[in-house]
Amino acid sequence: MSATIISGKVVSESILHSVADRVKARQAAGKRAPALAVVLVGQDPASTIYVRNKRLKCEATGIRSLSYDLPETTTQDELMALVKQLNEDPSVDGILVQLPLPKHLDANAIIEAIHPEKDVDGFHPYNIGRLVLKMPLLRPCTPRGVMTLLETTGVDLKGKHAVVIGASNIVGRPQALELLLARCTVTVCHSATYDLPGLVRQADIVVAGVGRPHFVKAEWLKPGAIVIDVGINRLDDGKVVGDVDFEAAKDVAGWITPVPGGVGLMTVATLLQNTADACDRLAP
Ligand SMILES: Nc1nc2c(c(=O)[nH]1)N[C@@H](CN(C=O)c1ccc(C(=O)N[C@@H](CCC(=O)O)C(=O)O)cc1)CN2
Repeated sequence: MSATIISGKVVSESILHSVADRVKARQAAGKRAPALAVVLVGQDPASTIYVRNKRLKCEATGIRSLSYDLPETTTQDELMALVKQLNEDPSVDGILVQLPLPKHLDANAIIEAIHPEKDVDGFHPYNIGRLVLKMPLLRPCTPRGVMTLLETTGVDLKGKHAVVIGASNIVGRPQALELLLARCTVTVCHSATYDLPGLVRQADIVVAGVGRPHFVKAEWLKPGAIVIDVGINRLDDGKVVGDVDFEAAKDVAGWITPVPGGVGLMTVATLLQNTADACDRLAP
């Protein structure tokens, strides 16, 4: 058996086209384009690439991008003051603070300071709480992007057993909530979980977000399972690989996402979708 590859490239491009169409439709109706403020503190190499990509995609879809590149030495008060200024600026629809922040900054306090209606990352406790309560507003980008990829398989998710590996605030926890909302039966695994292979073997859907290269083995998978790889691991030779042993897993899974070219591209496209959604609410 060889799995169907779920292409993040194809799906993310179609999302970007629909965002561009929405921006054009707004402008044709005499409304302003959505605006996204992207804040980068320091010069972490991976973050710098992700932020550049987010800004390029804004340009490609007609979203106005506001860039704030702050030095590594930025203080908590300075960053808080910028967030406050952006919260109060009616021409800004979305605020994104790239993570991770330098160690001396309190990321949770910064996220909590962002106005929930401008929190296009969907990380604010208000937005996570709405997801818990089955009334999502702005949804975290990676998990929302994963749900879009799952939709493309055409598989009815209702009643399926989904196993999420990793319980981070950005991926695992909100992913579990999204899958629950889609009426899956959800198991969340983490570093204290017993018999991970045994649990993964029961899964119709596996979402791996642990940050360990080739961690999920082909022999753990139920034949025909949908395997979504959220991991992005850079090896010493510079190659980027996921959390799943893709080469072996593709002969067991029914569907599988590649890395690169999978979920990462969806994270960026979904961010722009969230920005367009925020703008429609804030400047209808
Ligand atoms: N404020 C945020 N910070 C971070 C988020 C986030 O959603 N919001 N997520 C990650 C990083 N991230 C976006 O910011 C991100 C990661 C990966 C990709 C991507 O396109 N990956 C490529 C491969 C990239 C490579 O070769 O290095 C792929 O999968 O094809 C986009 C965005 C942490 N921080």
